Amino acid sequence: MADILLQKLNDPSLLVPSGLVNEEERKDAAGKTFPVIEPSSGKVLTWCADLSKKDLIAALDSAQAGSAKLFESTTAKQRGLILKEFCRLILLNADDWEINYAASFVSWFAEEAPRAYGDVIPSSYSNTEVFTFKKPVGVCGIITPWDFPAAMITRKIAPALAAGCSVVIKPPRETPFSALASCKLAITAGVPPDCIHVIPTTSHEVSSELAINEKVQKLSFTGSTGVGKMLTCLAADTMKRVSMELGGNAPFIVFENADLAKAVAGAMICKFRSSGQTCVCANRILVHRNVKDRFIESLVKEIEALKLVRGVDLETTQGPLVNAAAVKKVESHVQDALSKGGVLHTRGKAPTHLDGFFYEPTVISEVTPAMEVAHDETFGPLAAIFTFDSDEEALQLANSTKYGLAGYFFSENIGRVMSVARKLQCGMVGVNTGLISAAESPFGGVKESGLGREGSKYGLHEYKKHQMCHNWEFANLAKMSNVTFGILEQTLASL
Ligand SMILES: NC(=O)c1ccc[n+]([C@@H]2O[C@H](COP(=O)([O-])OP(=O)(O)OC[C@H]3O[C@@H](n4cnc5c(N)ncnc54)[C@H](O)[C@@H]3O)[C@@H](O)[C@H]2O)c1
Ligand SMILES: O=CCCC(=O)O
Repeated sequence: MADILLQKLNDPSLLVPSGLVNEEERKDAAGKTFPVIEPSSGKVLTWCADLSKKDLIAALDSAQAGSAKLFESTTAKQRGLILKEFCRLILLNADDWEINYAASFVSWFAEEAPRAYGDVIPSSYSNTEVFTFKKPVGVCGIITPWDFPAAMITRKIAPALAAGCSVVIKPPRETPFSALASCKLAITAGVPPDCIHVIPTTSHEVSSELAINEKVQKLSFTGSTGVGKMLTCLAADTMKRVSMELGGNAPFIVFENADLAKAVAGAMICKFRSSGQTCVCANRILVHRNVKDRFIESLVKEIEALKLVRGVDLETTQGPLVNAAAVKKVESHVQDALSKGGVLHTRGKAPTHLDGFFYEPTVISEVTPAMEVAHDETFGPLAAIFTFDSDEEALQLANSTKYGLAGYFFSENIGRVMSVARKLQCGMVGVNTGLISAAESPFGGVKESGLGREGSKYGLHEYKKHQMCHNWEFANLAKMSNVTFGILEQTLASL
């Protein structure tokens, strides 16, 4: 544990280099491990146990027993109180972790837990009422990406536990430790150990088992569209419920009458948050021809002030990318755009003075639909600027993608605000803002960006199933049949 980052931890017991199954730190039987790389140095941070299918099955067996007990033995209010304590513990350890955003989901679903209302529906049969109850779906398989190592997990496990489900988490190999620390804190807060498990693994076969195994009732996946589609097909075989939070290709439109200072500030947060590595990052910036030059000039000024170094340095305003492949992808989008007529305004290369996986924040204009960046999310710090002349052209460009996660636009015209917001084919729209993520807002996509919503009141429903109940208050079976036949006869007679 030579890395300075690990030596600085306030609570080193939260760094768990193994799996967690039923509270036990679990190693691979053959001692298999994988390295976790620190992106700003490119060196090994530390090693983590690489678990097998056998370990996953043990977790699923335990989770099945846990899920059967949890809903029966706790009230929604009690589960909410456990989540409140979980949130308190997360925030107590915030210095050791990527955190406030992650904690906000736990806090939100602690409050939502008791609000899983059913319905009472007037019946068309006499002496009868129809109820619906909300029950937990059962064991949930959770597969997450590396870009928000804690928040992508809490956004799923908080509603799952609030609903009364158990979870088996397969974290990404790049960032397994946030999942493991979360799981430890959840158990300390009172989540029963058989209701939360973490299986770090480099094996896609083990990961895919969460989509295949019949003990899993719901698969909640966040990651790329290709992997999401493949897992959805696997999950269909056992008719699992699925939530799919997938890739995006967000348009960011600056109309002619936009407040340009607001639009530049919005583009900075939207494009360069997390060094361009979020699914809701602007991928295509569309700017009206009449304001393009002024917009680019201000954007370049802001970008050139960014300080590119290791994330833990307090002065850092732009960190590294996750790995060498991510740098290569940005490089390829930049080179492709430049080779097809794109104009470079600033930077445009990987820095040579830094170790690790950095790429300089870059601006290219004169981008066209013929370029790779038009169709593929860069997931890195490239601001790719298209030019348009009319609202129709802007909308046509914005919607010409198979993705539909986030979209943004800047305009001071209220009429245009309503009409463009409706016409953008996205699950989420930011109007005059580049930051739309929050625990209370329903997060999710349309088209090939996925299925389902996370966060908000809708996030809880993803982990609940309706059970409908017809309640014959007074009737015995014979009377019921008469009533039913009576209604049928009347109906037939009236035809
Ligand atoms: N919509 C959202 O909320 C959201 C949020 C964050 C990231 N994302 C998307 O995630 C992607 C970046 O994350 P990533 O590179 O980790 O995505 P990824 O799809 O490569 O991996 C996501 C998870 O799936 C696992 N996985 C990968 N290949 C697999 C396979 N063949 N079988 C089983 N499991 C497999 C990974 O180990 C990881 O845990 C981007 O496309 C981004 O847009 C979407
Ligand atoms: O990367 C995707 C998630 C981003 C967010 O929640 O803001």
